[in-house]
Amino acid sequence: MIKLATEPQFNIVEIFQSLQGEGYNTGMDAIFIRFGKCNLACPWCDTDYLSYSTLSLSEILKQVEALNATNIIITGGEPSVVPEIDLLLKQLKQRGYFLTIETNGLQPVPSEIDFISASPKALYAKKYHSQMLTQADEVRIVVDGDVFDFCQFIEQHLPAKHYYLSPCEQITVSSSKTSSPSFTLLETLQLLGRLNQRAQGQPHWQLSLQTHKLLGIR
Ligand SMILES: C[S@@+](CC[C@H](N)C(=O)[O-])C[C@H]1O[C@@H](n2cnc3c(N)ncnc32)[C@H](O)[C@@H]1O
Ligand SMILES: Nc1nc2[nH]cc(C(=O)O)c2c(=O)[nH]1
Ligand code: SF4
Ligand SMILES: [Mg+2]
Repeated sequence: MIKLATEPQFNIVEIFQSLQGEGYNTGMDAIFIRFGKCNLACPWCDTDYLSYSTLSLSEILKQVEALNATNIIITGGEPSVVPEIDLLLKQLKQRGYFLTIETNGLQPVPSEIDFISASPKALYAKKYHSQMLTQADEVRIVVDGDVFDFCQFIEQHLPAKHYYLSPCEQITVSSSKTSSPSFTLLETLQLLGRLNQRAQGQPHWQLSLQTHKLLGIR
Protein backbone atom coordinates (compact mmCIF):
# COMPACT_ATOMS: atom_id res chain seq x y z
CA MET A 1 0.00 0.00 0.00
CA ILE A 2 1.33 3.49 -0.89
CA LYS A 3 1.48 5.66 2.22
CA LEU A 4 1.17 9.43 1.92
CA ALA A 5 3.79 11.14 4.07
CA THR A 6 1.14 13.43 5.55
CA GLU A 7 -1.30 10.68 6.47
CA PRO A 8 -2.07 10.70 10.22
CA GLN A 9 -0.76 7.75 12.23
CA PHE A 10 -2.43 6.27 15.34
CA ASN A 11 -1.30 3.99 18.15
CA ILE A 12 -3.67 1.02 18.00
CA VAL A 13 -3.86 -1.80 20.54
CA GLU A 14 -6.53 -3.78 18.69
CA ILE A 15 -9.48 -3.59 16.31
CA PHE A 16 -12.09 -6.29 16.76
CA GLN A 17 -15.81 -6.97 16.63
CA SER A 18 -17.81 -8.01 19.68
CA LEU A 19 -20.92 -7.10 21.64
CA GLN A 20 -20.90 -4.02 23.88
CA GLY A 21 -20.57 -5.71 27.25
CA GLU A 22 -21.38 -2.76 29.51
CA GLY A 23 -23.93 -0.08 30.25
CA TYR A 24 -26.96 1.23 28.35
CA ASN A 25 -25.91 -0.30 25.00
CA THR A 26 -25.16 -3.77 26.41
CA GLY A 27 -25.60 -6.29 23.60
CA MET A 28 -24.96 -3.82 20.77
CA ASP A 29 -22.94 -5.39 17.95
CA ALA A 30 -19.93 -3.14 17.45
CA ILE A 31 -16.44 -2.72 16.11
CA PHE A 32 -14.01 -1.75 18.86
CA ILE A 33 -11.06 0.52 18.02
CA ARG A 34 -8.73 0.51 21.00
CA PHE A 35 -6.08 3.25 21.14
CA GLY A 36 -2.83 3.04 23.07
CA LYS A 37 -1.73 5.29 25.95
CA CYS A 38 -3.70 6.79 28.83
CA ASN A 39 -3.66 9.93 30.98
CA LEU A 40 -4.44 7.81 34.09
CA ALA A 41 -3.02 4.56 35.45
CA CYS A 42 -5.82 2.81 37.36
CA PRO A 43 -4.14 0.00 39.34
CA TRP A 44 -6.89 -2.48 38.40
CA CYS A 45 -7.07 -1.50 34.71
CA ASP A 46 -7.96 -4.58 32.65
CA THR A 47 -6.34 -3.32 29.44
CA ASP A 48 -2.71 -3.42 28.29
CA TYR A 49 -2.89 0.00 26.68
CA LEU A 50 0.87 0.27 26.17
CA SER A 51 1.06 -2.71 23.78
CA TYR A 52 0.18 -1.01 20.53
CA SER A 53 1.35 -0.72 16.96
CA THR A 54 1.22 2.32 14.72
CA LEU A 55 -1.36 2.26 11.94
CA SER A 56 -2.17 4.90 9.34
CA LEU A 57 -5.66 6.29 8.95
CA SER A 58 -6.23 4.30 5.75
CA GLU A 59 -5.00 1.08 7.38
CA ILE A 60 -7.52 1.56 10.20
CA LEU A 61 -10.35 2.24 7.74
CA LYS A 62 -9.43 -0.90 5.80
CA GLN A 63 -9.54 -3.06 8.95
CA VAL A 64 -12.82 -1.52 10.08
CA GLU A 65 -14.47 -1.96 6.69
CA ALA A 66 -13.45 -5.63 6.60
CA LEU A 67 -15.66 -6.17 9.67
CA ASN A 68 -19.43 -6.22 9.68
CA ALA A 69 -21.14 -3.76 12.05
CA THR A 70 -22.58 -0.26 11.83
CA ASN A 71 -21.59 0.77 15.38
CA ILE A 72 -18.08 1.67 16.46
CA ILE A 73 -16.82 1.85 20.04
CA ILE A 74 -13.82 4.15 20.34
CA THR A 75 -11.85 3.10 23.40
CA GLY A 76 -8.41 2.64 24.82
CA GLY A 77 -6.38 3.53 26.76
CA GLU A 78 -7.86 6.99 26.72
CA PRO A 79 -9.22 8.08 23.33
CA SER A 80 -9.95 11.68 24.37
CA VAL A 81 -6.20 12.45 24.40
CA VAL A 82 -5.37 10.93 20.99
CA PRO A 83 -3.87 13.60 18.70
CA GLU A 84 -5.76 14.12 15.40
CA ILE A 85 -8.46 11.59 16.34
CA ASP A 86 -11.06 13.94 14.81
CA LEU A 87 -9.56 13.24 11.34
CA LEU A 88 -10.29 9.53 11.78
CA LEU A 89 -13.73 10.15 13.33
CA LYS A 90 -14.75 12.38 10.38
CA GLN A 91 -13.84 9.59 7.94
CA LEU A 92 -15.82 7.04 9.98
CA LYS A 93 -18.81 9.38 10.23
CA GLN A 94 -18.77 9.96 6.43
CA ARG A 95 -19.09 6.19 6.06
CA GLY A 96 -22.23 6.23 8.21
CA TYR A 97 -21.02 4.58 11.41
CA PHE A 98 -22.68 5.33 14.77
CA LEU A 99 -19.78 6.42 16.96
CA THR A 100 -19.62 5.82 20.67
CA ILE A 101 -16.70 6.55 22.98
CA GLU A 102 -15.45 5.08 26.24
CA THR A 103 -13.69 7.78 28.22
CA ASN A 104 -12.51 8.50 31.74
CA GLY A 105 -14.11 11.94 31.39
CA LEU A 106 -11.08 14.06 32.25
CA GLN A 107 -11.28 15.83 28.87
CA PRO A 108 -14.07 16.87 26.47
CA VAL A 109 -14.65 14.48 23.55
CA PRO A 110 -14.74 15.26 19.78
CA SER A 111 -18.03 16.52 18.34
CA GLU A 112 -18.29 13.60 15.86
CA ILE A 113 -19.18 11.25 18.74
CA ASP A 114 -22.86 10.18 18.90
CA PHE A 115 -22.90 8.55 22.34
CA ILE A 116 -20.60 9.20 25.30
CA SER A 117 -19.91 6.53 27.93
CA ALA A 118 -17.96 8.21 30.70
CA SER A 119 -16.28 6.26 33.47
CA PRO A 120 -14.81 8.82 35.89
CA LYS A 121 -12.39 7.36 38.39
CA ALA A 122 -12.86 7.91 42.13
CA LEU A 123 -9.18 7.15 42.72
CA TYR A 124 -8.34 10.28 40.73
CA ALA A 125 -11.17 12.42 42.10
CA LYS A 126 -8.88 15.43 42.53
CA LYS A 127 -8.14 15.52 38.80
CA TYR A 128 -11.81 16.15 37.91
CA HIS A 129 -12.07 19.93 37.63
CA SER A 130 -13.25 22.64 35.26
CA GLN A 131 -11.57 21.07 32.20
CA MET A 132 -13.53 17.84 32.54
CA LEU A 133 -16.24 16.53 30.26
CA THR A 134 -19.45 18.48 30.96
CA GLN A 135 -22.14 16.04 29.78
CA ALA A 136 -22.45 12.37 28.90
CA ASP A 137 -25.06 9.90 27.72
CA GLU A 138 -24.10 7.48 30.45
CA VAL A 139 -21.82 7.47 33.46
CA ARG A 140 -20.36 4.20 34.76
CA ILE A 141 -18.43 4.37 38.00
CA VAL A 142 -16.26 1.40 38.93
CA VAL A 143 -16.71 0.35 42.56
CA ASP A 144 -13.15 0.05 43.85
CA GLY A 145 -13.97 1.25 47.37
CA ASP A 146 -16.58 3.49 48.99
CA VAL A 147 -17.34 5.72 45.99
CA PHE A 148 -20.59 7.15 47.44
CA ASP A 149 -19.28 10.74 47.78
CA PHE A 150 -17.64 10.61 44.36
CA CYS A 151 -20.97 9.48 42.82
CA GLN A 152 -22.65 12.54 44.36
CA PHE A 153 -19.86 14.80 43.04
CA ILE A 154 -20.26 13.33 39.54
CA GLU A 155 -24.05 13.75 39.61
CA GLN A 156 -23.47 17.45 40.24
CA HIS A 157 -20.70 18.00 37.69
CA LEU A 158 -21.44 15.53 34.93
CA PRO A 159 -25.12 15.49 33.89
CA ALA A 160 -26.01 12.23 32.12
CA LYS A 161 -29.08 10.32 30.95
CA HIS A 162 -28.07 7.14 32.79
CA TYR A 163 -25.95 6.44 35.86
CA TYR A 164 -24.40 3.03 36.54
CA LEU A 165 -22.20 1.38 39.12
CA SER A 166 -19.90 -1.30 37.79
CA PRO A 167 -18.24 -3.91 40.01
CA CYS A 168 -14.45 -3.77 39.85
CA GLU A 169 -12.83 -6.88 38.46
CA GLN A 170 -10.17 -7.82 40.98
CA ILE A 171 -6.76 -8.63 39.59
CA THR A 172 -6.08 -12.18 40.79
CA VAL A 173 -2.60 -13.60 41.35
CA SER A 174 -3.49 -16.95 39.76
CA SER A 175 -3.80 -16.81 35.97
CA SER A 176 -5.35 -20.28 35.80
CA LYS A 177 -7.69 -20.54 32.82
CA THR A 178 -10.28 -22.31 34.93
CA SER A 179 -10.62 -19.51 37.52
CA SER A 180 -13.51 -17.13 36.81
CA PRO A 181 -13.18 -13.35 37.27
CA SER A 182 -13.94 -11.96 40.71
CA PHE A 183 -15.90 -8.71 41.08
CA THR A 184 -16.85 -6.35 43.93
CA LEU A 185 -20.49 -7.26 43.36
CA LEU A 186 -21.71 -7.17 46.97
CA GLU A 187 -20.14 -3.72 47.61
CA THR A 188 -21.71 -2.52 44.36
CA LEU A 189 -25.20 -3.69 45.33
CA GLN A 190 -24.85 -2.11 48.79
CA LEU A 191 -23.83 1.21 47.22
CA LEU A 192 -26.74 1.06 44.77
CA GLY A 193 -29.02 0.64 47.77
CA ARG A 194 -27.53 3.67 49.52
CA LEU A 195 -27.66 5.90 46.43
CA ASN A 196 -31.21 4.94 45.53
CA GLN A 197 -32.65 5.41 49.02
CA ARG A 198 -31.83 9.15 49.01
CA ALA A 199 -34.54 11.78 48.74
CA GLN A 200 -36.60 11.96 45.56
CA GLY A 201 -35.13 14.00 42.71
CA GLN A 202 -31.70 12.39 42.89
CA PRO A 203 -30.60 10.36 39.85
CA HIS A 204 -31.44 6.67 39.95
CA TRP A 205 -28.38 4.40 39.73
CA GLN A 206 -28.39 0.99 38.02
CA LEU A 207 -26.08 -2.00 37.82
CA SER A 208 -23.73 -2.41 34.85
CA LEU A 209 -21.84 -5.70 34.62
CA GLN A 210 -18.90 -6.46 32.35
CA THR A 211 -21.01 -9.16 30.72
CA HIS A 212 -18.37 -9.99 28.08
CA LYS A 213 -16.08 -11.20 30.90
CA LEU A 214 -18.85 -13.36 32.34
CA LEU A 215 -19.31 -14.88 28.86
CA GLY A 216 -15.59 -15.21 28.22
CA ILE A 217 -15.66 -13.17 25.01
CA ARG A 218 -13.67 -10.02 24.10
C1 LIG B 1 -10.23 0.05 29.67
S1 LIG B 1 -11.31 1.42 29.84
C2 LIG B 1 -10.86 2.41 28.43
C3 LIG B 1 -11.64 3.71 28.29
C4 LIG B 1 -11.33 4.79 29.32
N1 LIG B 1 -9.95 4.93 29.59
C5 LIG B 1 -12.11 4.56 30.59
O1 LIG B 1 -11.50 4.24 31.60
O2 LIG B 1 -13.34 4.73 30.54
C6 LIG B 1 -12.90 0.73 29.35
C7 LIG B 1 -13.87 0.45 30.47
O3 LIG B 1 -13.38 -0.61 31.26
C8 LIG B 1 -13.60 -0.31 32.62
N2 LIG B 1 -12.66 -1.09 33.42
C9 LIG B 1 -11.33 -1.19 33.26
N3 LIG B 1 -10.79 -2.04 34.16
C10 LIG B 1 -11.83 -2.50 34.91
C11 LIG B 1 -11.94 -3.40 36.01
N4 LIG B 1 -10.87 -4.02 36.53
N5 LIG B 1 -13.17 -3.64 36.51
C12 LIG B 1 -14.27 -3.03 36.00
N6 LIG B 1 -14.23 -2.17 34.97
C13 LIG B 1 -13.02 -1.91 34.44
C14 LIG B 1 -13.39 1.21 32.66
O4 LIG B 1 -13.92 1.80 33.83
C15 LIG B 1 -14.12 1.64 31.40
O5 LIG B 1 -15.49 1.75 31.65
N1 LIG C 1 -17.28 -6.61 24.95
C1 LIG C 1 -16.67 -5.54 25.42
N2 LIG C 1 -17.42 -4.46 25.78
C2 LIG C 1 -16.74 -3.35 26.20
N3 LIG C 1 -17.27 -2.15 26.53
C3 LIG C 1 -16.26 -1.32 26.83
C4 LIG C 1 -15.07 -1.98 26.68
C5 LIG C 1 -13.75 -1.33 26.75
O1 LIG C 1 -12.75 -1.97 27.06
O2 LIG C 1 -13.72 -0.12 26.49
C6 LIG C 1 -15.36 -3.29 26.30
C7 LIG C 1 -14.59 -4.48 25.99
O3 LIG C 1 -13.37 -4.56 26.12
N4 LIG C 1 -15.31 -5.54 25.54
S1 SF4 D 1 -8.54 5.47 32.58
FE1 SF4 D 1 -9.31 3.65 31.51
S2 SF4 D 1 -7.61 2.88 30.23
FE2 SF4 D 1 -6.77 4.41 31.63
S3 SF4 D 1 -5.94 3.19 33.27
FE3 SF4 D 1 -8.03 3.77 33.89
S4 SF4 D 1 -9.39 2.12 33.15
FE4 SF4 D 1 -7.39 1.86 32.16
MG1 LIG E 1 -12.64 -3.77 28.15
